[in-house]
Amino acid sequence: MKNIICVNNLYKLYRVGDTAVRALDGVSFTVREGEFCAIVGTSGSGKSTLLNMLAGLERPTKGEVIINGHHIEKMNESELVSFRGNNVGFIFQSFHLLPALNALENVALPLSFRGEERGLRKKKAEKMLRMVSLEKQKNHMPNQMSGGQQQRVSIARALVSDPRIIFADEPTGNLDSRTSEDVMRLMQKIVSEQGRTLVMVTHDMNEAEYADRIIRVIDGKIVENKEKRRKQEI
Ligand SMILES: Nc1ncnc2c1ncn2[C@@H]1O[C@H](COP(=O)(O)OP(=O)(O)OP(=O)(O)O)[C@@H](O)[C@H]1O
Repeated sequence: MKNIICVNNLYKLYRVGDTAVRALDGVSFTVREGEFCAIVGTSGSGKSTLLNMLAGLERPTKGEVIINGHHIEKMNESELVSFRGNNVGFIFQSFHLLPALNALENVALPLSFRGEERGLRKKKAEKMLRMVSLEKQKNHMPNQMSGGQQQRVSIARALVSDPRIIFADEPTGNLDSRTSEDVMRLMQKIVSEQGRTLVMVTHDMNEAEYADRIIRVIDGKIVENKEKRRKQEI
């Protein structure tokens, strides 16, 4: 499999008063297409900063982020918006569902931004909700669903535009351990069955174990980059 993400010598310095914080201190790694990669580290280690650089949400101080052959760090804002819209899906710790929309409408939302026709939007969103086993809840509002169900809706939303890459930031941070396990297995299944690339940030080593590759970050540096031979079949 080819490398879909290449990070070369990445630095991010924040200036706070007179001091400089090295949030990323010379990070290099690659992720292969179809790989589930976990970035693991304690609070303040630089995980979110790294994910923000990968997604082009923040600019690096120095270094390169190349995704699918495109230099993210060189793109302007409108190029980034269109690149993300066409290639990337996001899953967040706090779900980020719109409270006034039901499950189906939330999942279909990214397709509206792309100007897809209403009937097609509904069909695709229904298919995604079936994939996460929530077809019966399609008319439920976010506050009528459990945390695990809301996170499954947000996973369906991340996948509806058929992105090659998914970025997940502490996706189980607001879930109990049983529900977290279900969500992790679902993410594992999406990667193995659909060949998508998933980069997940977590502070939880147990969750990182679901990944094919574990990158451990301390103080903005990679201290371990471990590839597992093959994930467990589900
Ligand atoms: N906007 C900012 N301005 C100044 N310093 C920042 C900024 N954002 C992050 N930092 C610093 O950079 C370092 C890395 O932060 P980052 O949020 O990437 O860590 P993290 O591993 O994601 O932590 P957490 O798990 O708590 O979210 C920390 O020392 C943090 O204080």
